[in-house]
Amino acid sequence: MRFTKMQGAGNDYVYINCFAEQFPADPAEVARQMSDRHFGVGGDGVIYICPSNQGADAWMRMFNADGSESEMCGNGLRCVAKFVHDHGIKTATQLRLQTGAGILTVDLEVKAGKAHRVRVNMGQPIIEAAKIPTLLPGNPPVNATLEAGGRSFEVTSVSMGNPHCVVFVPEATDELVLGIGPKIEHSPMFPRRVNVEFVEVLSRTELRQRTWERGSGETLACGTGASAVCVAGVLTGRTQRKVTIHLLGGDLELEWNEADNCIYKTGPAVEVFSGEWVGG
Ligand SMILES: N[C@H](CCC[C@H](N)C(=O)O)C(=O)O
Repeated sequence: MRFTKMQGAGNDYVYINCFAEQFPADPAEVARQMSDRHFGVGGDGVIYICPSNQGADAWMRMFNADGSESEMCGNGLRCVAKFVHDHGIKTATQLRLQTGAGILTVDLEVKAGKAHRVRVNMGQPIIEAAKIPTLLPGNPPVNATLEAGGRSFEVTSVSMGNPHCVVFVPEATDELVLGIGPKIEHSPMFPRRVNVEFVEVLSRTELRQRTWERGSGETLACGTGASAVCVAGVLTGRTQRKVTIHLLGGDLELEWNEADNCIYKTGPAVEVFSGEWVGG
């Protein structure tokens, strides 16, 4: 099976082109094996680029390193768009891609025939507690108190198709990200588990984010997470609607558009290498 390694702001996935390859019988097991950084290809998960069954240009199916399937992946979607364009599956510079958060529109900036920056309309954030889903108090769950690891945090929860818990902190330390991140991921307040963002506010237009991802652990960036942070910054009165977020692997530009209530996210998408998977 051919695969291509791609990354967006250092959030790296193994991509399988299922227009050419057969979708595996056990996609979760393939994801677990390929994602392993020592025994496999290495990545934050596996993304299958499939023909759409809803009339879109392609369908992104994303599996975390632990084999769990996620509804959405913001950095992955930029890379899927680049792959679909650069490999000639569809050559338009605007694509419609099917995800667990519906069909999303993606605009490609192309240089010398290759996409290098990609802008995604991430759709509208979901802030209704039952739909996120979360059992946190408050609807929307903004500045809610959450107990984790014997400590108390003030958090804001948002779904971008997948669930997020945003924690504003003075400093996003290892102790918080690696120690508290997994505790929040598995908190009973989040029945489908949750992705966790620890965020420092640098100004009303600039933030720094570290992410503990559901099913994959710490990653260098998270696009749906950055979108959730953009929303949480506005809902808690900390930031403007248009912000730059610095992640460990690069920057993402985010805007929560007032007119259509959608989140627009712009960032890089890079193809790194291709190979042939011969089994785990
Ligand atoms: N890194 C991805 C999100 C993966 C989320 C996944 N870990 C989940 O279980 O929802 C992004 O750029 O949006």
